[in-house]
Amino acid sequence: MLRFSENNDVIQNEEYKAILVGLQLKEDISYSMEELEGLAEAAEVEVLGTMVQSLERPNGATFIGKGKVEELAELCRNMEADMVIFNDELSGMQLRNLEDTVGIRVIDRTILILDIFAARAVSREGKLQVELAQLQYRMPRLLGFGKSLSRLGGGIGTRGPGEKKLETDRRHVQRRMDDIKAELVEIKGNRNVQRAKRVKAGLPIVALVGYTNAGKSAIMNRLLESVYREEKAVLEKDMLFATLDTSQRNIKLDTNDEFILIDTVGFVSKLPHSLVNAFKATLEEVTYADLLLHVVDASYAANEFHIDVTNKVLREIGAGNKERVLVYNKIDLLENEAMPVTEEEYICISAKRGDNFDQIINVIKTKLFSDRVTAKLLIPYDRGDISSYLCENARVLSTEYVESGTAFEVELAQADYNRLKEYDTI
Ligand SMILES: Nc1nc2c(ncn2[C@@H]2O[C@H](COP(=O)(O)OP(=O)(O)OP(=O)(O)O)[C@@H](O)[C@H]2O)c(=O)[nH]1
Ligand SMILES: [Mg+2]
Repeated sequence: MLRFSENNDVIQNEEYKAILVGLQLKEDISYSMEELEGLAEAAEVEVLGTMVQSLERPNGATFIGKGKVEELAELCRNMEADMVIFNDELSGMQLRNLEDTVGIRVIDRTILILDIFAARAVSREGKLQVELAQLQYRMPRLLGFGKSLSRLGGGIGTRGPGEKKLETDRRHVQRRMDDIKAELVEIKGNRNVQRAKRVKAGLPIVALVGYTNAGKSAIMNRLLESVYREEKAVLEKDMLFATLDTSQRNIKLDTNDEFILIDTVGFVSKLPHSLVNAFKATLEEVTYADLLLHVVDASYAANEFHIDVTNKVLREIGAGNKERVLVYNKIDLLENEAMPVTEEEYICISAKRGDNFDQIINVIKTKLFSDRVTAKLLIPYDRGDISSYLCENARVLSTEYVESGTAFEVELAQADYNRLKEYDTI
C-alpha cells in the first residue's frame, strides 16, 4: 500500500494484510465477498482470510454478533492481520466498537471503494467528486466523537481527506464540501456548453455502460481502431475501476454517419450512495445518450448479477428507460458459446479478437441511422456548398459530372432529403 505525504510524495510502501468479514442475511453474499477480495486487491491490500456470519439482522453495536467479534479478534492475532474489512457500510459507532475490541484498523466496503477511486481519479472533476463522497461518508461519523476519533472514516492510506490532515471539525468539513460543490457546479457549466455544441452539431450519442472490468474501454479502443486504423486509445486494464472519467470520441462510419461514443466509469455492487451522487454529473452524460451499449463479461459465470447491479445504478441515475442493447464481451474465453438467456436484445463479441464488431456497428446504424433514404440528386455547379455537404454528411454511392451539374446517387438522412428534395431528379 502506497502512502502519500501531503504534497503527494510516497512516504511509505507497505502492504496491509487484511481479514474480510461478511454478514449473510437473506441474500447470497458469495459474489459480493468474492468481489470484496477483488476490491482489496485493487487497493493493494493482501487478503489473509475471510469470515462470514449468518444472522437475521445486523447487530446495532458491532454489526456481527458479540461472540463473533471475539473470534475475529483472535483470528486477527493468529494471522497477524493489521486490518479488517467489512463487506457492508458500517456506522461510526460500529467502527469504533469493533476497533476497540479487535485492536486493529477496521474499515468497510465503502471506505475501500472510495479509497480506490481516490487513488485512480485523474481529472479535477473526478478528484473533487471523490473527495466530496469521502466527506459525505465522513460527516455523520464525526458527530459526537470529538477529535480523538478523527481517523474514523478516513481512507486506508491513499490520497484523500484521510491523509490531508483535514480538520475533524464539522464546520471545516462542511465548508470544504460547500467549496467543492461550488467548483463542481462551475465545471458542470463548462460541460453544458460542450453539450450544447454537440446538440447543435446534431450528433447522436452512444454510451458504453456496465460493470467494472467488463471491457468497455477495450470496445471503445477496438471501435476506434477499426474505423480509424489508428490509436486514439483510452486506458484499458485488468483492474477494477480502470476508468473513472467519462471520455468521448467522435466516430464517423463509412456511411458518413457520425456519432459520439462515450466510455464511462464501471459499476460494482453496493456502490456507495455518496459516490453515485458525487458522480451523477459525470454519469449525466449517460442520461443524454441516444443508445446504451450495456457491456457484460460473458466469461463470468454469474454475469446476471452484474447485469442486475448495472440496471439498478442506471435506474438510480435516471437512465433506466434508455434504449439499450446487451453486448456480451470476452466470448474468446468461452469454451462453448452458450446463448445468453435474456429477453433483451443482445450481441456477442470479443474486444480482444475483434469478433463481431460489424454487429456493433450494425446495431448503431439501425438504432440511430435507420431513417435513411436513397436518392438521385442533381446539384448545379454553382452550389458547391451542397455538394460538399453531401460528401461530408451522406453516403455517396456514385458521382457523375453532367452538363448541368453533379449527379449524385446518395443515401442520406430523411431530414436532409426533405431539404434537398428540389434537386431530386426522379
Ligand atoms: N480475453 C478477453 N479479455 C478482454 C476482452 N475485452 C477486454 N478484455 C480485458 O479485460 C480487462 C478489462 O478491460 P477494460 O476495457 O479496462 O474494462 P472496463 O469495462 O473499461 O473496466 P473499468 O474501466 O474498470 O470499468 C482488460 O485487461 C482487457 O484487456 C475480450 O474480449 N477478451
Ligand atoms: Mg474502462
